[in-house]
Amino acid sequence: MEPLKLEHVFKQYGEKTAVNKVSLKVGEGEIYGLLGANGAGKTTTMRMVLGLIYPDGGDILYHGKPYHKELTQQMGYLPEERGLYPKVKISDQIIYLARLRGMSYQDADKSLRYWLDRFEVPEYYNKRIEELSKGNQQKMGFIAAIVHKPQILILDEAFSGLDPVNVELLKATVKELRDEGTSILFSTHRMEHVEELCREIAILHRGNTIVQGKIKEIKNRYPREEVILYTSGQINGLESIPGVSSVENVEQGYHIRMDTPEAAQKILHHAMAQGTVERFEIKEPTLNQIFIQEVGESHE
Ligand SMILES: Nc1ncnc2c1ncn2[C@@H]1O[C@H](COP(=O)(O)OP(=O)(O)OP(=O)(O)O)[C@@H](O)[C@H]1O
Repeated sequence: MEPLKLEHVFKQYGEKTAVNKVSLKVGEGEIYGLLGANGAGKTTTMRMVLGLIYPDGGDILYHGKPYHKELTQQMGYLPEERGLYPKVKISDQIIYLARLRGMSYQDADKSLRYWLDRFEVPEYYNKRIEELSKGNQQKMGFIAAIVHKPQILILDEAFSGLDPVNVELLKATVKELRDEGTSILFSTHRMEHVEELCREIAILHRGNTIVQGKIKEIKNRYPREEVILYTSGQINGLESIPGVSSVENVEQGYHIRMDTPEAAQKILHHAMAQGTVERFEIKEPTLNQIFIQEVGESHE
């Protein structure tokens, strides 16, 4: 039975529906991507999963059972607004949080030291959050979320504000936790992270699920409308091929947009008749293109 299952989960604030009958499943060792523009309902969904707020309808099941108190020990949360106290020593508060989630002092201390070493910042043990840069504060929040080895991990915009090196560090850790069996619910505005990490996603828009499923299958539902054509010399007349909507000259050749996927074969024949084709690729749509098509350009 899946570690996490949402069935028609519904939440309203006054007249406003924040989450409208969202259903999803996160299996063991899976990362589920929750996408959506600002205000789509991602954080509300995550807070319901964590038991911090109650749904007005639908069910949230953990290994088939409704919410129960012991779940706090099995769940980890990196909130979007970050949750650590600026003036308290990092080790004091992370060990305290780990103990609240059922760890002994010794195990919590050992686990914290392990993660500080892994992130190459053992000296932060005695520092306060306010002494760290924003990105490093975030790393400490991340450690606080995973220090007790949760089975279900909720990451709200985990990589925002991190430099590229730290993004890679946290990404590698997220993958490792997944491979060890953790079920991860992951929200972000960065589509490239979703493409790399998640197998399944839901795109929310004003509380409604507008696209859902395995990324591969979602992409297959959308037409392939872009061709990459690299050639040894110049190709004339690409714009006049029926079905071609635009042609962009790039260093090694052309990026061509099509109105219909059928134009791709015509482009290939046309190019081969004029020169040597070094690369020809019919590109599948990116998640970013799908997101913009479905949600509009209102996201960050
Ligand atoms: N406590 C609350 N009281 C009233 N309305 C709320 C409350 N929390 C959230 N909302 C509303 O519910 C909707 C969903 O908000 P939510 O924070 O879940 O979105 P989100 O997808 O996480 O957005 P973002 O990407 O900006 O973090 C929004 O319209 C928001 O204004």
